[in-house]
Amino acid sequence: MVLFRRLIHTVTREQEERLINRPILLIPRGSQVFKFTTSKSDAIRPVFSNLEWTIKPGESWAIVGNASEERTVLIEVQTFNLKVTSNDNNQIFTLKSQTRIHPPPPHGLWPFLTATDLNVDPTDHVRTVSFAHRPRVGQGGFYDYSARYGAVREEDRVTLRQYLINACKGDDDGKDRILRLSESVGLDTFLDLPLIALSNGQTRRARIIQALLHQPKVLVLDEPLTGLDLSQRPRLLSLLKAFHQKSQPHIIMTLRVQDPVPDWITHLFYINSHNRIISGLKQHVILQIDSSVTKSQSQPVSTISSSSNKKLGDILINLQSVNVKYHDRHILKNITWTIRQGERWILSGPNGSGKTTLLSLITGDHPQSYTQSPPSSLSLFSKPRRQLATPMLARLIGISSPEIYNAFPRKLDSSGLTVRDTVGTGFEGVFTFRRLTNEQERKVQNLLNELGPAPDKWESSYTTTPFASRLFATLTPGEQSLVLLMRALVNDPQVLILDEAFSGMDNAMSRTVSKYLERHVSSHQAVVWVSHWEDEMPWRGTEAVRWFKLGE
Ligand SMILES: Nc1ncnc2c1ncn2[C@@H]1O[C@H](COP(=O)(O)OP(=O)(O)OP(=O)(O)O)[C@@H](O)[C@H]1O
Repeated sequence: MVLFRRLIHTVTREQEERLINRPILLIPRGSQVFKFTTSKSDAIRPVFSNLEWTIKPGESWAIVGNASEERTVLIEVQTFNLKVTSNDNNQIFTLKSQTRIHPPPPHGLWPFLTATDLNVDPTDHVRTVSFAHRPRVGQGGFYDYSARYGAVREEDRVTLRQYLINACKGDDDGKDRILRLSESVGLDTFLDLPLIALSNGQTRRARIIQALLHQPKVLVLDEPLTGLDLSQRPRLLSLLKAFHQKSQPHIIMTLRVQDPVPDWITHLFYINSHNRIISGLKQHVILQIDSSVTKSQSQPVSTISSSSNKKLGDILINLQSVNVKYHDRHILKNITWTIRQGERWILSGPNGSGKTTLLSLITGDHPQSYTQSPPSSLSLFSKPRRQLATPMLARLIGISSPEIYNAFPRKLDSSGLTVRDTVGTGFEGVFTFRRLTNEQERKVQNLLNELGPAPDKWESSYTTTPFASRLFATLTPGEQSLVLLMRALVNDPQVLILDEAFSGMDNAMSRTVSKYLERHVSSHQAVVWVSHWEDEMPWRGTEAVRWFKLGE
């Protein structure tokens, strides 16, 4: 901070005018981008060997592609290579950097930032909201994701309002701005709830408005639409459009190839599945790229039949008039649902409708799974919750969900879990290393052979370490999702819960997984699929699929 304060200079009108026309972002032609990794061989291989990218004032850019190594690095470049040029001696300051651009851009990565910007902590100029996984305390260790279902602990009591107030740093109009922004994304009625109680989609919206309240000059949003229900997506996009049109802040976002590209986006930076980059005016890029973007955008959600004449399988999960309440908030009301062997369910509903809460009853994580009393009843594998030991339940249910994704430990030191270890934790549904039997080792290897990288399936890049031996924490978000999905599958669970399980995966990966699930999930297993992108469901269009819809 002291360093930056020293650099406050008076800027002449002429200098200001020159600055107005400066690019927002500038990576000159021929730039190489390196990632700092723990592996020496990886550190010397550039992720981009010939990158060029300029964002001019008035342009709005989206980076389109799945959460590949390149896309992750691009986000890191923007966040961490924040360089500020002082107007007299051309000094450039690099803040902490996890990526390196070579040669360094002569005017810094963000040439439009002026010397007067230096009186603010430069990390406030460029903010990133990334949904790779929720930031948390500790050094990549486990945190208890089920805490939100029970009595909220004192340290988790921070309300949404307090969280947002902290971002306003005592501004006079802070309260008004909080109200306006929270209304615009449908969060005004949740302001006094503990932050931890918010649903996945509510949390995502909260993090975006919190970043806007900081009033950065650039806001980088990583997949802002993922996890949002259909009604929330246009609301968020029109809010972002309004900010972008005022250039306060400039917004750069990443989109998955299957996301609709907002009309106000003028330029695309497209990374295809072979890591080829096409960038420029939106309409030019769309013309050039293979049909994958437009095809997946126009795919209709298929009509799904819910009737089946097949013999009914045994009942695995039976909920009768089940309720979940937090004081006066009735989250689930008289829910009746029977899940049988062989069934393929889509569980759907808007953000906050109670999908995660319902699943936590099934997995036995929710304290209210023990307390349903007549006329309500909950039976899991023909037993009431209290008669089923938690480790036994963990062996019967395989689950991949945003909660598991966020909570799974990501240690980078010698205690970190490799891909092989991580898949192996699925036999007991735990988060720590377990020694496996030979039979279990074989099952892990089979899954790695079927779903792991290979040129004919999907490819893993920028490392020479075999996939199975790589640290889980070093994988891209899509690879991490894939490994956690293998973890859910490894014990052939009777109930398989796939909640946003394809998050971050690229097309090739999700195709591989879809095919595998269709072929290998047996008629003795039941599947519950949760996603705001229902057309990704592997069994869609088949007779086996049934819907369970929750309302607002
Ligand atoms: N401890 C709590 N106290 C009060 N309300 C809570 C608590 N925990 C959860 N809620 C509320 O319960 C509702 C359901 O949350 P849940 O996470 O089940 O929704 P969801 O359907 O999974 O949403 P999303 O699509 O966003 O993931 C939300 O409105 C949430 O704010």
